[in-house]
Amino acid sequence: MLKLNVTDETSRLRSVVLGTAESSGPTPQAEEAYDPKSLEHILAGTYPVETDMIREMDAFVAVLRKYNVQVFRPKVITDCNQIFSRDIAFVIEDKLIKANILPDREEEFQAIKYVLEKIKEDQIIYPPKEVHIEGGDVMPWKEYIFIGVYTGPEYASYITARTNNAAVDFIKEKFPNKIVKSFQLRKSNTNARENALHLDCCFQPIGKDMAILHENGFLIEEEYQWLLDYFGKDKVFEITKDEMYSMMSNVFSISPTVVVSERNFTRLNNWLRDRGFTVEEIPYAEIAKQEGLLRCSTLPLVRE
Ligand SMILES: NC(=[NH2+])NCCC[C@H](N)C(=O)O
Repeated sequence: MLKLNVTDETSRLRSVVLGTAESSGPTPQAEEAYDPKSLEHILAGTYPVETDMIREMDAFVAVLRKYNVQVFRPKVITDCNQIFSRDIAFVIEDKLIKANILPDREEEFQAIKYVLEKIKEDQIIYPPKEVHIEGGDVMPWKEYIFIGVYTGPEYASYITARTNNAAVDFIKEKFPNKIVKSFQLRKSNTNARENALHLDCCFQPIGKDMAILHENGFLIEEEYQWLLDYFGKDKVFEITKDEMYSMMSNVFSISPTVVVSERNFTRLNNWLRDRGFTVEEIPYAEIAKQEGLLRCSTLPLVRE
């Protein structure tokens, strides 16, 4: 049995689900895209091909194995994009919460059923259907749970809005011992530079007390300011619009001192090394074309 435990974003990783690019299907039609960056690449004829994405994910597996992390992969569903495991479920403390994901992505959850068999039934939570929530919007961080949300009246018209207010209430109710803090995110169906698809597309804690942050991803200035004050300006790596677009906040922590990052993130990787981090650089720029990166591809089960 798996002893689920996740209370932050950076404690030493022991067990994780990593998505797969195997049989991710042909290039979607423009109307099938569910994020603006994929749409852009579909229209430009530069949508990533499966062999390149498999190669990138193989590099990720190799790093995880080097650190003796137990890695589960989803069962391959034919012609189904299963790269972003983060969004189909997530772990807080010793509970796994099934996400209520975009209907276009619903079948992805079936593929990790075999992992769920290793978890006690009473540790798996299935939120009611009015709760919309994806793991990319949820971050346990010590006494807090940070949640990215969109609550505007046009919620339904945004395919990029994935987590609603009902989700915030639901998580508060399930984790009464935690402080749940929500952040309104900027959404655009058509412009990836103006779209924080999930909270992890504009923010992520790293190390013991640092963070990567992009101001324009937040709709409400005070909410962004709260994060800046909480971590402190000297502990925050601020990224630009183009850096958000390249998914720079979406690196992945194996421990408080080891970060897996994209090899082209020179400015970030140097900043991290200057602060004593070991940076495991891998190629992930093809997968980045789908508006997701390293954190998005993982579903941590056990961090000690
Ligand atoms: N946790 C994340 N940021 N996941 C990114 C998912 C990207 C994927 N194209 C989608 O729109 O669903």
